[in-house]
Amino acid sequence: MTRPKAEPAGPTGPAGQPAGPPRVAMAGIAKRFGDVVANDAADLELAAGEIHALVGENGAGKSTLMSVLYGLLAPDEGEIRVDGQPVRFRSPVDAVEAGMGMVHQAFRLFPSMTVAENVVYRAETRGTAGLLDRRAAVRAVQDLSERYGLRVDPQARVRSLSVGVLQRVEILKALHRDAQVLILDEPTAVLTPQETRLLFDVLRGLRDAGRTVVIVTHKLGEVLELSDRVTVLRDGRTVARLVTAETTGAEIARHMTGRAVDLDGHHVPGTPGAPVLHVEGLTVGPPSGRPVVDDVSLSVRAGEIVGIAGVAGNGQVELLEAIAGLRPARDGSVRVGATLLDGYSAGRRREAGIAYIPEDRAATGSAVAASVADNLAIGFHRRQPLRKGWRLDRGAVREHARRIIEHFDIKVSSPSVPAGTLSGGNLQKLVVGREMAHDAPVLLVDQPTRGVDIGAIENIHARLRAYRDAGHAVLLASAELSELMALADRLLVMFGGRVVADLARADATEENVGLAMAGLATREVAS
Ligand SMILES: Nc1ncnc2c1ncn2[C@@H]1O[C@H](COP(=O)(O)OP(=O)(O)OP(=O)(O)O)[C@@H](O)[C@H]1O
Repeated sequence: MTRPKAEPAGPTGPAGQPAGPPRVAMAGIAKRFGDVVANDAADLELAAGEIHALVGENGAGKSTLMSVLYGLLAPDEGEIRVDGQPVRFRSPVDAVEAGMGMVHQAFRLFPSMTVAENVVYRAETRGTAGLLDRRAAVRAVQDLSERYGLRVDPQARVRSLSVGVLQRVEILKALHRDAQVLILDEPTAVLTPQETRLLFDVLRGLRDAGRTVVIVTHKLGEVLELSDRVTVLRDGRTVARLVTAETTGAEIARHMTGRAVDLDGHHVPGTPGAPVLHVEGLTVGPPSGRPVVDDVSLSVRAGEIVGIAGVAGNGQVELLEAIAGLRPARDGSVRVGATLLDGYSAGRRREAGIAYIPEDRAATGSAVAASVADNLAIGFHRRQPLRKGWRLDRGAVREHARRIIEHFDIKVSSPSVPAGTLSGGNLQKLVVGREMAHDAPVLLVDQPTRGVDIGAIENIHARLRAYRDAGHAVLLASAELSELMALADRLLVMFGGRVVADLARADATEENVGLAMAGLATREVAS
């Protein structure tokens, strides 16, 4: 298939309606999985030279629509046109040929190969004897990375690279195949603030060079900052097409949810009681060498949420895992009330009163091949009322699942479907709902709202507050500073494995927390 090369945006500009046919026009797309309607009359128009945000609640059908556009799924109904011409993609090979490129959330790269080898893989220049022309590959990567400011070393092995750089390699891969439309699924979910800034500069550069960028995201701040136009999906349908400069976060949220949403999430203080969780001198890491958690002491009171702020990779995950018993500690101790938990397995710690919502909902948090009902029974399966004698009571398991599904508004056709078919945000709600149902005195929470939509964020935040107000102790790690500001009664900042700031909520500002996150604070102690 032939197609025109990228041209800068036409005279009307990307924010207005383009003069010629849109680069991509999807009309009346329908896609069903059994009884589940993932897309139903979904429309999407993408212009050359624009950044287009695709938004909607969890399960609204965004990933499905993008999978259709990238040839991963065949639609049941509807039409796709590229530059005015009708197309039918039988596989991603057809979509790539038509100028589509996709950067998935889970990167699809070969760790043992170099950046250049990955970028040109299956689209490589071969020299005589059919061997890969490595010099040509390195040159191709250098050219592209210079043109679009995608800083990478073409000769580096992929296994040694950080998440932000891996994402750049994926973008380079798509550009090497001359993608005119670049689709990014929640591209900032795993990036540091600095990497996010770099990515945005690259995406703006691509837009200015006439390419089309589609970002699928839940972060309305990013939509407003980066995009030119917005398409909103609800229940599989397109419910709004907006020009970003002419709309507001509140309006987008209203289209997404069909109701007014409180986007600010003001902090409502709790009334803390006696300390419940005590951590003393906890140190985690190899027997010799630098610890990843370095001599951390903290306590959390009943009726209190203590937040942990920090740039990803500063020991937050390891700290929570060590408290939950999923990672051995080199030194230090953990107590719940009067019970010393040292030497206890994760299972015994759970019995002693610790519930844990992990960061990685798919790998640690759930068994994706098992049913939703069985996933919701994890941790309850040894006790009443789910266990009757030697056996699980299937009726009780279903009833238990039904209650959590309703309470957390988990979108699922039936509790018997595999958890892996849930959309990312709904899987997150499943793990949060199950762990809160334990009613444990101590709840450890890591990134509770990553990938969930604004309505669900409001719901999860309200439930975390209610959990605290019922007299439980909550230790919450989050990469979203706004989330910590809305929930935490006290804020710790981790840097290099240590707690470098301990602030009462009233003393925490985005500025002093941000400085501490960058390692620029001396320890302050909350009164
Ligand atoms: N392979 C599949 N089998 C069964 N149901 C599926 C499958 N893929 C998606 N679905 C369902 O289709 C609906 C739309 O899912 P989709 O992943 O497109 O939503 P989304 O808007 O991308 O959500 P999120 O923001 O949570 O990622 C959901 O109800 C989901 O459970």
